[in-house]
Amino acid sequence: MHAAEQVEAKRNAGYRAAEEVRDGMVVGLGTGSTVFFAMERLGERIIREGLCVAGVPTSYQAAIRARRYGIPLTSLDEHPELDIAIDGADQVDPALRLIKGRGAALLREKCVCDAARSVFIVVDPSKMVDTLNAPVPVEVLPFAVEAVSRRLAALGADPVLREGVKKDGPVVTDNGNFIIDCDFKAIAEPGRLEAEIASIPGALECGLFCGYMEKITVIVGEEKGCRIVSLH
Ligand SMILES: O=C(CO)[C@H](O)[C@H](O)COP(=O)(O)O
Repeated sequence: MHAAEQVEAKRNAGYRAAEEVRDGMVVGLGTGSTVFFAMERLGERIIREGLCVAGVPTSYQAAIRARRYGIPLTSLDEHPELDIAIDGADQVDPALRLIKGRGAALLREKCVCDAARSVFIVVDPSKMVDTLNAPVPVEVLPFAVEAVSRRLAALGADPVLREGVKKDGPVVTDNGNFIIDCDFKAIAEPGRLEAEIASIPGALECGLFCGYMEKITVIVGEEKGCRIVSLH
């Protein structure tokens, strides 16, 4: 898929997800380029249909975009249960397990995914894989970065501290933490790996999302239209 076709696919997925939002809903707003299109369409619907909604942003980026599109913002504290969340993903497997976190927003994204009654994942076709094999980002407490790196290496990863672009030194997340990218190659048991990473003190969250397949619907945008994948 060429770059222009990929943008169209993302647009189609995002626009389709925005149609799932109903009047009065509180919506988790994920981070990344595909969710932007959902926010754009949601903003249009707010103006056109007088839709009354509120969004819980998963990052500064999501908050800035939502404001630009006129989506009123609220917080997870105000709304610990969300009607719906719309988010992107880096990889999706046939069991609807995900790798997320290219944008370093995985910690808040998992909180929002957990809090939402239904979750719409918007992707282009390149994200659909048979076996998850992308590097898994892990958000790490800076105090424990070396200790956590050793534990991740012991699990078989090749841990790399994520470096900033246009910033010297490590990426600092919106929560003030670091990101370690862990290449495990093909991941045979993603759920087990997620649990093993979660057991490391100082590893605050990882980009494997394996426990949400029941409530996830994946919208795969294509050049023309989209395809819906769900297990329910
Ligand atoms: O997990 C994420 C950010 O932490 C993104 O949702 C994921 O990287 C997909 O982004 P994009 O839609 O730009 O491909």
